[in-house]
Amino acid sequence: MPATSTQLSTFIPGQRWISDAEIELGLGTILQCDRRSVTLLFNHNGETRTYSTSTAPLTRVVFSEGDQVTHQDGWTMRVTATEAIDGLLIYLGSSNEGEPLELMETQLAHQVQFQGPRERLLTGQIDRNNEFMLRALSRQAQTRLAKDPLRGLRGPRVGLIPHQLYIAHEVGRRLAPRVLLADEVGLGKTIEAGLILHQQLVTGRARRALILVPGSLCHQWLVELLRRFGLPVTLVDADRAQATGAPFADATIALASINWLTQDEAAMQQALAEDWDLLIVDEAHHLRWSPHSASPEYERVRQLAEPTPGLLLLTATPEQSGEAGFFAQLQLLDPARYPSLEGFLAEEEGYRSCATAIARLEAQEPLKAEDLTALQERLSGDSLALLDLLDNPHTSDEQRDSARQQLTEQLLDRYGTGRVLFRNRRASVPGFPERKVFPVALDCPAVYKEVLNEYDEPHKQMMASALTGQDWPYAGLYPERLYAIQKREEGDWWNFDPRVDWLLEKLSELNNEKILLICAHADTALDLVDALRRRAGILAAVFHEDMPLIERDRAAAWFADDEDGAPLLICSEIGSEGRNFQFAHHLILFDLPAHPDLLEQRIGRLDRIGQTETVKIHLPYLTDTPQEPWLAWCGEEGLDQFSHPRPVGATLWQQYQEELHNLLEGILDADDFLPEVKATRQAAEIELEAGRHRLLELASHRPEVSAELVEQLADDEMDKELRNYLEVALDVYRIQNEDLDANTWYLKPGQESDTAIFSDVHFDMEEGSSGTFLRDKALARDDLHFLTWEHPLTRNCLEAATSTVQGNVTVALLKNPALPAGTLLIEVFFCLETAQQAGLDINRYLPPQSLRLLLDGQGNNLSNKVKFKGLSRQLVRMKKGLAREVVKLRKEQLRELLDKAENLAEEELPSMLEIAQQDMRDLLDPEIARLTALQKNNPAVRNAEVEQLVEERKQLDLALNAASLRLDALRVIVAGGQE
Ligand SMILES: Nc1ncnc2c1ncn2[C@@H]1O[C@H](COP(=O)(O)OP(=O)(O)OP(=O)(O)O)[C@@H](O)[C@H]1O
Repeated sequence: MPATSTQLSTFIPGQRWISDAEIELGLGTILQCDRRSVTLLFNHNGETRTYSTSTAPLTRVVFSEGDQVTHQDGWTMRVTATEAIDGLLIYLGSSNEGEPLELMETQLAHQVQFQGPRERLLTGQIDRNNEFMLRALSRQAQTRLAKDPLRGLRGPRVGLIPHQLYIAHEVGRRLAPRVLLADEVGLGKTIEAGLILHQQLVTGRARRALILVPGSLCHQWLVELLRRFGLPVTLVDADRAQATGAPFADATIALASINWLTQDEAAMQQALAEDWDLLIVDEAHHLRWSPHSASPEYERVRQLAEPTPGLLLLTATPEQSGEAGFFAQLQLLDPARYPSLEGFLAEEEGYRSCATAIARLEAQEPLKAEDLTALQERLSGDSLALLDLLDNPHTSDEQRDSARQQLTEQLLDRYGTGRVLFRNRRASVPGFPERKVFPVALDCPAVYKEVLNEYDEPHKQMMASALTGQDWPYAGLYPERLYAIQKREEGDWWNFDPRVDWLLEKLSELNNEKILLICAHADTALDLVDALRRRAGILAAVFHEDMPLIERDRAAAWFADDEDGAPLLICSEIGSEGRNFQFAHHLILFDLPAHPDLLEQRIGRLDRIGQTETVKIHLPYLTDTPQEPWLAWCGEEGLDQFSHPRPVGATLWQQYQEELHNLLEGILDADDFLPEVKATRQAAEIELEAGRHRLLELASHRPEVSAELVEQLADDEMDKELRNYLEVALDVYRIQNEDLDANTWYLKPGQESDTAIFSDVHFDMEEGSSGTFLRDKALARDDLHFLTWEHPLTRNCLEAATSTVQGNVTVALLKNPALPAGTLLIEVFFCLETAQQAGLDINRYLPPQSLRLLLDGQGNNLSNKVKFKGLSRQLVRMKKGLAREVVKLRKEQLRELLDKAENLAEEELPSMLEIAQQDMRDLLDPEIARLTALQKNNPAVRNAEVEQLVEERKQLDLALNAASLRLDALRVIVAGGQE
């Protein structure tokens, strides 16, 4: 609201003034005054203030012709003239309908607030120069960051690993990404998901996310999200649900156990009642599905995934439950693209020919006749046109290159699983250490032989499966469980099982090295802990599914502790999922799991990113028991799983069910069977290489793209700007800052500090905390914050500096002898804004943009000649009293200059709008084109879906067209004179 002020030397009851020190009080009315003091009532909140007349920080409010004023009853009028009676003003004007009106200043609405820089300047509200600096730097940074193509990738405390960055960059920029992250075990799916989530949040594409993980991984996820990504995560569990009626309601990022949501209907309903932008589900192979039935977990995720725009499913073993399970995961992600299992299976058949053609396109080789036929059969519309272009001899090299690239991308997206599935394999990620297996054959005790024979009886096999959780003959892999319920004179199984004697020897041989032991059953794990304690006084940490979460985390932490930690952690199968134990180099497999993917999960605990040594796998087994042929099937003669992950393992396991049964029963001899397994595995691997895997590999990582990402992220140019920025911010918010070394700062809030900027920052408010600008140092030192433009502290400063009026007006002195004293300049910042519309997420398409203008006293535009930084260096502060005096004296000139600046800004507006519209189209148009193309292949893509996007684009076009520039901050600069 435009208003001006005059400093009158006398106060008269009824006059309207504002408090310079407490602008938020609004318009005050003078109640009484005498020679010494003046008292005002601020009707806005009913408070009164009494000041000394000589030092009262008050400014008289006087409206001028053209200003709009509001009566306390709510009506408004535009001022055409002003009269004064006994020192009180009467505003004359007219209503919108032209009816003449009068308004006494005593009747002015008290809510009037002076927020805009123009009004604040003209009413003498002047901020400190460094507050203005912070605001201006923040606006500039916001504009720059909004355009940064690597936004959201800079802040996380992660090593720059190319395949992860590729996926994160590819997926994180999408609107509502729906993908399956299926890198092989330990390649960093959690990190990829974190990077995608971080990008989505930082860019405003997502505001809230729900993360569902197996209960045993809740803590690990919580720690990773906090430590690496600094994200505001809330662990939502039964305790929280009990304490609050709506446990998910305030959570920006809610982390919950999928087991809990599956068992607790009320919790599920509470999760469903919230609006999530992104759903992340870890270990998605647990979502079992078959054409006839779906597991409760699958159903839960389906219900949550349907209304949620984004979905990330994480699994290292997407095919653990066969083709149908794999298809079910894809269908959760993109029901339109994957409407039926039959269609999907038929499509799989075509991968091979398609993959060969794509490989040729990638290698820039000419397509062969059979490639053309294969592609022509599948392609339509724009893809076919691209193919024709390639085939046309008149096409230029440049056109050919671009057509080749587009065609590859479209093929991967529309005709393969490329757009929804990312799967990197160890084979293509350098730096993994070797694995070495050390099988140790041990004689089977007679008592075990008796037990195994006993349970081989058909009527006892049900019992065997109840004891081991495995059907016969797989149950025979775990004789200690079959024995354990029997009361025999030999006593506890661990008294005579030779694996335990071997274990005791091994422990003493490895003397304090960290060792992870995995066995199939919780009871075996517990018995082993007992055995080691009783037989040798060894204390081991234990980890199994029946322990409360907190105890599991404690056990894992005790094992991880370098100094006083346990050298041995004994885990049941559950311990082999998702956990990070790569600091250990020895893995003891006390038994073998029945499924190849579980074996890979076990080895993957140590064989993951960060493992620095060869992984040693120790494997004691009992001869003449089912363990012997099972080891042979897993080992070199069969699947050869110990040396490398084997993606075809699950398929072969399915295919050879009958033979495996006979092998374990001793009906089939390993030597007769395993050569065939080996040959089939090798053939299947070649097939996969050429078919889906080839396609996947192409779509999951493009090294030339990731190399560039790594290079850009390692560039420290942005850091320098950041240091300058943070110095100003810490000064404004009164945070102490000490250099510990060239790249490490120690920050400590003081009594006067604005602590709001520490919200969501894990900061020691008492002792202070330190941070570094170096990624490597931050990776090595968990105690240091990683200071980046995306650190929550920086983000809070950016937000705080631009969301209040603080710093939107200042007056500064220019120390430049070349300019005559009294020369006036005005520097203004405008922001591009448009009205919010229900249902349109306009902020997503109109990121912050600001316009800076610098005018001299005559209104000449110097913006391009004199830059913000150079000018700022020559400025010093001007005392407030003097600054007000300057404003008062030069008021008319300032008004004119501001009008002029607004006119200039108007001229710039069209080109700014054009850029905003282009950015919006760049985001939406490919999405529309993709859906339209998919629709041609697949009638399940609904027309309404495409139409909705087209309509949204139209509405956004209109809304962006209506955007305008708002004056956000101004600095009056006066040359010469002394401070
Ligand atoms: N870019 C990175 N920087 C630092 N550490 C990383 C990075 N990527 C992965 N790691 C570490 O490597 C380990 C494996 O990563 P993560 O847990 O994300 O793998 P995963 O693929 O989810 O494993 P799993 O298949 O077992 O669930 C973790 O300890 C993780 O912290």
